[in-house]
Amino acid sequence: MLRLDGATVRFGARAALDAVDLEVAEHEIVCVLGPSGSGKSTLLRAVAGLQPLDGGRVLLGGADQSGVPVHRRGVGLMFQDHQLFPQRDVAGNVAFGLRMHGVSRAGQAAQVGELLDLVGLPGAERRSVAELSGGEQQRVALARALAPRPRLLMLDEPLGQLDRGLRERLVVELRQLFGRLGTTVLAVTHDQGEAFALADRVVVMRDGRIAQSGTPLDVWQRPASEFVARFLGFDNVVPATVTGESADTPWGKIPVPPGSPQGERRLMVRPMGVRVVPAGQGLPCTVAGRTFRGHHAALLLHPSDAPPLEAEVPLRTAPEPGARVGVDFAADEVVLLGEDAP
Ligand SMILES: Nc1ncnc2c1ncn2[C@@H]1O[C@H](COP(=O)(O)OP(=O)(O)OP(=O)(O)O)[C@@H](O)[C@H]1O
Repeated sequence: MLRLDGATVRFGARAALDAVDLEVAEHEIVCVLGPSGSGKSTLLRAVAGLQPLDGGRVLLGGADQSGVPVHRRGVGLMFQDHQLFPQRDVAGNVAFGLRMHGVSRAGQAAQVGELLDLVGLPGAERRSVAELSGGEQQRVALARALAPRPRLLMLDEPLGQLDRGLRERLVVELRQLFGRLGTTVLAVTHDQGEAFALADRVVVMRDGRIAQSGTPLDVWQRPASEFVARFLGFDNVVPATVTGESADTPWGKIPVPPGSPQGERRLMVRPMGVRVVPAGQGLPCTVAGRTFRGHHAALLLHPSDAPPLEAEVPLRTAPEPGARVGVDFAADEVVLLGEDAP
């Protein structure tokens, strides 16, 4: 459906998009994730035709899009700052793209009704958009983007402005809706929760390049590099020397999964793999902090002479701040990281 071949965009000496190769298959939902300034919006703008390329190509359905203007690309856009028309009612907003495509009035009304049902706002045609809540406005913007039945729907921080609870609900609804419609989606967000909940595949960007691409489960379980690991919030990362099924680290000798790459590496332990044991066993640590997180507690542990550790423990067994405990490590929560792309 979509292919980027060495797509490059430069602003002055800086490449905002640095020879990016990316493919999105029909019906696939791909979420591009990355810190501020990593090139996510530039990527979307380049695909939409809002940003000319300095090198490489964008292909839609196999056809090179160089010189093809935005409105001829058949892509739908929903940007965070994509304002609804405040002077038009809901139907007027949703029908906008249909009018542009010369759909008859009766046809417009029927399609608007269907789209509003789809996005969970049945019968809202005559409501004023100014009176809608943030979440309702977002749904109207989505219905408007879907109306011309774009072959590719692109979303830029689609749920960015909304509060957390609403975002979590909407993201589940969106995934179901796109699945039902068979919509191909390329979305960008800086919110990893949103990306992981929405996507069939996540693409993590850094400095205009792709740092990792994979299913949410793959990327979560096996971050490719220290950059991706830290971006996902995994901060238990140290240098290690791996020999066989154990590694020498500043936290002592810790077990690693069978088949791990050998030699000098960066090593990450997921907080679930940091197990609290009675003082006197394992690595001696002091509990420096404890945060309740729903079903578990997050502990910040200070070994005497090594980097701090984050542990995830059941609420009931979480030790008090100030307590002295021991720590050992579960091999299946240890990940050996690759090099960051240069
Ligand atoms: N029109 C422009 N002129 C000059 N530099 C630009 C322009 N647009 C983007 N940039 C630069 O290109 C880089 C990538 O920007 P981009 O907006 O694509 O990042 P992003 O990942 O979408 O960030 P955010 O999450 O903050 O929106 C940044 O360094 C930015 O400053």
